[in-house]
Amino acid sequence: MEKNFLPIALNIADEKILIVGGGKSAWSKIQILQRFDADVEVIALEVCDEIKESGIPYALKAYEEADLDGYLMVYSCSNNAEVDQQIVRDGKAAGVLVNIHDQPALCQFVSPAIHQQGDIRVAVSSNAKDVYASIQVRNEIRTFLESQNR
Ligand SMILES: C[C@@]1(CC(=O)O)c2cc3[nH]c(cc4nc(cc5[nH]c(cc(n2)[C@H]1CCC(=O)O)[C@@](C)(CC(=O)O)[C@@H]5CCC(=O)O)C(CC(=O)O)=C4CCC(=O)O)c(CCC(=O)O)c3CC(=O)O
Ligand SMILES: NC(=O)C1=CN([C@@H]2O[C@H](COP(=O)(O)OP(=O)(O)OC[C@H]3O[C@@H](n4cnc5c(N)ncnc54)[C@H](O)[C@@H]3O)[C@@H](O)[C@H]2O)C=CC1
Repeated sequence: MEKNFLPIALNIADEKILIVGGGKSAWSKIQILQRFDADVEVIALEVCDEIKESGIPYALKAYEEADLDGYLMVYSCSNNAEVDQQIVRDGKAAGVLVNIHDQPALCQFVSPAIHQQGDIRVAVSSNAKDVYASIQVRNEIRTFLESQNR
């Protein structure tokens, strides 16, 4: 069935977020999550230097189902179709929200383009159809809000 993404604002205080994968995609995701003080942990066979130096906890291991225990959500940046599919299945079984990097067809949620000014948070999504449009609209809204001194 065609995907239909509901934009919501999700509380992440006192919640843990898991990233599977430690490459550049994982690092991009982590940098966005850090802007919201997210409690992030990484599991990967290997991690890039940026993650090593970031102070974020990471475990060097192959993903397995039990790794989802205790997490609100998981982002898979494994770049591996089998791992991604297993995470989709395990997430559904465990009630953990799943995002597979840049694969909207497999995602339970997708990441919008965000602008934050204090407690004002703007999130633009294209229903995962056109991320470039999301980024452009977000940038236009940012320019507008900045011109309003909000
Ligand atoms: C489904 C989703 C992913 C998800 O949620 O997992 C998705 C999917 C895809 N992205 C692609 C490409 C790129 N995405 C970015 C950047 C961002 N992508 C983000 C979100 C989303 N992208 C979700 C949908 C959101 C919506 O509803 O609109 C942002 C907003 C937020 C975030 O990533 O957290 C973040 C901006 C962060 C910021 O500016 O703040 C860049 C630029 C860059 O990396 O610098 C490139 C080009 C370089 C590259 O190819 O890497 C392609 C290939 C498209 C093609 O080639 O045609 C797909 C696949 C597809 O569209 O099918
Ligand atoms: N903004 C940018 O510049 C971006 C660039 N890229 C490029 O795209 C390419 C791919 O990068 P990535 O998507 O990060 O993929 P990647 O292949 O670099 O990283 C995949 C990660 O998943 C881990 N992994 C794989 N199987 C696993 C398993 N079974 N269990 C646990 N961990 C497992 C690996 O150890 C690795 O850390 C790179 O060339 C990168 O430079 C990607 C995203 C953003």
